[in-house]
Amino acid sequence: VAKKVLSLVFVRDASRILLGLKKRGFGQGWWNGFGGKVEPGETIHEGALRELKEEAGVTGHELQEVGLLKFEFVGDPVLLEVHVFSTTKYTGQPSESEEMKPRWFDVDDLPFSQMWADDSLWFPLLLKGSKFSGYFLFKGHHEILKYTLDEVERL
Ligand SMILES: CN1CCN(c2cc(NC3CC3)nc(N)n2)CC1
Repeated sequence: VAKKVLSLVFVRDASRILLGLKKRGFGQGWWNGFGGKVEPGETIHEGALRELKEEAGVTGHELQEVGLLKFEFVGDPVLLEVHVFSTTKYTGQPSESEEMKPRWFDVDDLPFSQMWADDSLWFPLLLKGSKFSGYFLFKGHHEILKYTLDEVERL
């Protein structure tokens, strides 16, 4: 089973969270944090900062790693390992990129029907500041066959 290491960054500002509408590729048409593949020669943290800057035009500061999510798809040998980061400190104005159209959402009014199906399961842990670790087995892009999700002391 091959493993792809990916980053996913959320920027918080009081009761709001910055999401981006994916304009192409994997997850197109859905809202998500910012992130992507971690390139050879960069740490996961560096990759997270790079993707945030490329996709949303903001520079993150003091990113905390808050989650580790592993995903498999029935019939697909690739395991996705998504490292979730959160920060309240950033510079720059969110701006649209080729990949993402950023928008602030109130944390009480999230577009879960237009987000990956796993998000509604772990977002409550993200929003309350817990550290979490989960595994999700998907069938296609909409159906979760099984999952585990735990709050953890340390990642
Ligand atoms: C660049 N990456 C792609 C993967 N990704 C995912 C994946 C995901 N579920 C997995 C079934 C696909 N759920 C969220 N929220 N993000 C983060 C961004």
